[in-house]
Amino acid sequence: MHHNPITIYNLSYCYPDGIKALNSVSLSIRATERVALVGANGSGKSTLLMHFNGLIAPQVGEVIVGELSVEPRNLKQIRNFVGLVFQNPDDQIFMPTVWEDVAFGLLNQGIRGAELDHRVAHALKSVELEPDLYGARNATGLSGGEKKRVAIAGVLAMQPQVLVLDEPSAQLDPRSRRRLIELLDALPLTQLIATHDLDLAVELCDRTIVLSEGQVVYDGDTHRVMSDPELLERHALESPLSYSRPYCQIEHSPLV
Ligand SMILES: Nc1ncnc2c1ncn2[C@@H]1O[C@H](COP(=O)(O)OP(=O)(O)OP(=O)(O)O)[C@@H](O)[C@H]1O
Repeated sequence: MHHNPITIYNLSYCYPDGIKALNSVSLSIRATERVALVGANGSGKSTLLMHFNGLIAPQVGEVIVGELSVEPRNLKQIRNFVGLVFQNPDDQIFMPTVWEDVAFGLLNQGIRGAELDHRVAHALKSVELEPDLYGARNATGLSGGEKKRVAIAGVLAMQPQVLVLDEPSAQLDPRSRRRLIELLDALPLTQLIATHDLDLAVELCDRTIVLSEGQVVYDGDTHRVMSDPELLERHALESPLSYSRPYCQIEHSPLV
């Protein structure tokens, strides 16, 4: 039987202060599918993503990654299966140099020598950071976009089956954002991308899931939801630029 890389059943989550961040979320993502997760501030996106590598333990419901339920005894395998790229690269980059940072997870896995060098170099190249130029640099001195790419390289080096990204285009300049879109587009991995950048969702994802107040209120074709201004408005979202331009009807010239 073929298993979906991500399946969530009736997941609910309440923060200790009583805020219900997720309310009976169910969804399933197929292999190599690229899915956008959108929703207004506070709709529950980050809370949902934190379940994928056990940063949060399910309170009610179940999260299944690969064939494994997210629970303490499976976390090691699950963290090899899902690569999570946080919203803020500063939460992810903590080694002195870029090279050491990308090598960190691999070293934890016991990978050494030529295999280590090869995987670090390959991951850096895949995010367009030349290892010879960037490897020895201090990660704290990089620009926001460069840091983001280092964080992605660290995750890719682990060769996960699923890539989960929280706000990948936040803080990127237009050119870095474009490069990121091209990079994600070229990766033959299952991807779940939480984003406020609906144009990015349109470009990369055939399928979009809309969260609103912790509930899935839409799960389906990206173009359908993006071309439905009322649905977007109801869930505090704005039409992406590629859909919101006023119809500029070409006026028929009276002379023709
Ligand atoms: N550590 C926390 N303690 C208490 N409540 C929290 C905590 N983190 C998030 N929340 C609350 O849970 C709800 C969902 O927040 P979450 O961060 O998952 O939303 P989000 O969709 O990722 O938002 P954003 O788009 O702003 O990143 C919000 O009401 C938020 O205030």
